[in-house]
Amino acid sequence: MINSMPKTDIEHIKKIYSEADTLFNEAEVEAAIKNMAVAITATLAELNPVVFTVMNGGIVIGGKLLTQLNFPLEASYMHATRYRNGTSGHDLEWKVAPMIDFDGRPVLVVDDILDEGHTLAEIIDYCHKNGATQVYSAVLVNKLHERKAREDLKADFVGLEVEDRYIFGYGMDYHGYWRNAPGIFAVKGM
Ligand SMILES: O=P(O)(O)OC[C@H]1O[C@H](OP(=O)(O)OP(=O)(O)O)[C@H](O)[C@@H]1O
Ligand SMILES: Nc1nc2[nH]cnc2c(=O)[nH]1
Repeated sequence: MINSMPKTDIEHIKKIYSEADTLFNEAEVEAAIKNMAVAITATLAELNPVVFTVMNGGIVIGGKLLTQLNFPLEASYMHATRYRNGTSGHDLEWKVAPMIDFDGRPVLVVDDILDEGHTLAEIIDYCHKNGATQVYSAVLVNKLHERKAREDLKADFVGLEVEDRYIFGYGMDYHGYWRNAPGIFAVKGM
């Protein structure tokens, strides 16, 4: 069993959504993505980057950003997980390493959330070690707290800042569910 809930209680999953607090509605998130795309375009349009979406969480923001990046780039993905569909982080597990050679090219890493930042920090190191000339990062959400993996860890492009709660929607899951939720929601009591 890969998911952390042994037998999924769908009633519980529904209750989590119905009781959640809406932090940002769909229109607010879409506006934030548009702003990210404008800023990314201004920085990367002439650089012929490779854009890697980090699965699974990046699935929504990756797709929504890409069609707004109207310049030459190669798009692909990598798959790394630290939470494994649970709500607390562990060591980073690589499931799929990047499949496009980016040696000598700039890279943009796109993910849903920068929380403690262990995921992004390891991915950035990996890209540098494997020859990226520059590594840029874009996250839909930066979580505000004092527990970042590195003191200076910041994404280059950030859509929204969220309070220190467990959130889901727009790619972010609650026990594997609600990546499809059309907004950014905080789990009641978490
Ligand atoms: O900043 P951190 O504390 O390292 O957490 C951020 C990471 O956590 C989530 O991934 P997760 O490991 O849950 O896998 P997922 O992409 O399959 O949801 C999210 O997509 C980020 O990649
Ligand atoms: N879904 C989700 N994934 C995360 N990964 C790190 N923090 C979070 C969070 O708040 N929500």
